Amino acid sequence: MPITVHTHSHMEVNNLSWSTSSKKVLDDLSFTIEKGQFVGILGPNGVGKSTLLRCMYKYLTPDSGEVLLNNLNVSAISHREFASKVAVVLQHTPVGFSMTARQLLATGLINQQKWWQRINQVAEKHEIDRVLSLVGLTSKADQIFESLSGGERQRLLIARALLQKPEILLLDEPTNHLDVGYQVEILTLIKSLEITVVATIHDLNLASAFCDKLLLLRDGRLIKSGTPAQVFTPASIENIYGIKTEVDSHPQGRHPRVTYHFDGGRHAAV
Ligand SMILES: Nc1ncnc2c1ncn2[C@@H]1O[C@H](COP(=O)(O)OP(=O)(O)OP(=O)(O)O)[C@@H](O)[C@H]1O
Repeated sequence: MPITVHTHSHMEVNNLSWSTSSKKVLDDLSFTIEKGQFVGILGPNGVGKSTLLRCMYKYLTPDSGEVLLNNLNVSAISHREFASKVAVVLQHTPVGFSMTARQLLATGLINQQKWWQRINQVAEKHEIDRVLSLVGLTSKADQIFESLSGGERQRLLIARALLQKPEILLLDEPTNHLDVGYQVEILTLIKSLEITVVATIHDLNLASAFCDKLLLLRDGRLIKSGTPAQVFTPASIENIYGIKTEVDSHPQGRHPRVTYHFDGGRHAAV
């Protein structure tokens, strides 16, 4: 059985902008993330998806606008308080020194003790074994993180985030490196937690199947938002990605299915 956390947490982004010295990366974004929603942030490479997540988890401070967690500006929330509600899985998470999978997971257990004091306690060992099993890594428990495959690392980092029992999970391309079996399995697991999830995601069909709401970005601006059925039309996909598609209903009937036309894509000569 997955770890179930009933969430009461929600987020709101109001008029958020962020720039480098030479480029406006995020331009006046506003949207809400309702409690329990699974929200996908989509858009081509370089449009600002990861930067938006960085603002949402307090790594970057917006130039203007605000990010609210449960109606409080995140800049006014201590890192400890924030981490008790929000867990983050990044694309490239630096792991400081050689740790086994089990040791890395122990760093995700939030309480007053140091992870090396917690790791052998029975209840916590049980929790760690449980999440290892959930992400299919039981046999890798004592393997050094750096020696795991890309997909195994990704699953381990998701498992560590789950151990935090967050009310909100922020994920930067969670399916990166995962084979199709694990893409579906991990997203199904995350969805089953019924917590609030915000994920950047490139795969339109996975976004369609798992997300309640999609935010479509282009050049740092929010172009369209809504349910997959509202957002995924051939016109909006061509507008954002410059490719032609067919959009029909998935055979399982609950969400749109996007099929790409292979005519060279947006950089093809016309
Ligand atoms: N600290 C920074 N300094 C300079 N440029 C930056 C910085 N952070 C982000 N950028 C630029 O802002 C743009 C958006 O980057 P971001 O990583 O948010 O894009 P993305 O939509 O997540 O892309 P991808 O789909 O490729 O992961 C890119 O052009 C990136 O080079």
